Amino acid sequence: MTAAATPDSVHRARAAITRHIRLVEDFPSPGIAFKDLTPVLADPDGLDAVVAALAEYCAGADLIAGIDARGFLVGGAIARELGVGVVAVRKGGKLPPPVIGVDYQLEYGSARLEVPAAGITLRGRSVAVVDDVLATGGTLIATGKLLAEAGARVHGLSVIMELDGMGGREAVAAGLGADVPVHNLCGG
Ligand SMILES: O=P(O)(O)OC[C@H]1O[C@H](OP(=O)(O)OP(=O)(O)O)[C@H](O)[C@@H]1O
Ligand SMILES: Nc1ncnc2[nH]cnc12
Repeated sequence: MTAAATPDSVHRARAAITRHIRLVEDFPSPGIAFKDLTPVLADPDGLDAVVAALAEYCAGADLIAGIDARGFLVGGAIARELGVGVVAVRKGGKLPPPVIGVDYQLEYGSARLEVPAAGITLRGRSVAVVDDVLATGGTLIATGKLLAEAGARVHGLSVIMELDGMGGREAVAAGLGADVPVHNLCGG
């Protein structure tokens, strides 16, 4: 954890995460220990605790960007909490054209992310990015690059869980700059 959220809100979110997280070995491929946070969000108190704590990190942004797919679950709720809008950062091929896209690597493969290049004004916006997990950092770096290409400023990058020992935080600092705040609610 790096800033802003109060100890109480983080403590409450961590208790919910510890209680409801599901660890799945060898998913989506052999050797990967998958941290399934969806049971945390399926619990009403867990969702409330996680959204409240992440919203503190996102305060001051004028748009929330939720990353496909679990970032969507918290992104809309955080935006509603803060009285701002939400945009979906989608996997390749899902958004209508025109789009801005980037290919990237993650812990278990490669993928493509896209943001809209029309219909939603990103230029000049201060955008807070949210997702469930930071692992290698590839997803957050790709998202930050997309937003920069679209003319937006990244207010911060916030995740529920930052996986230990994967170098994600360092990769994000190298890829996007050490001045971009990276927040988590817990390690794992
Ligand atoms: O830090 P990284 O190594 O980039 O990994 C983190 C990303 O991996 C997972 O999503 P995934 O790409 O598996 O997408 P999914 O929503 O389709 O499961 C997770 O939800 C993050 O978005
Ligand atoms: N081990 C993991 N668990 C959940 N999401 C992930 N994204 C990348 N690696 C992950």
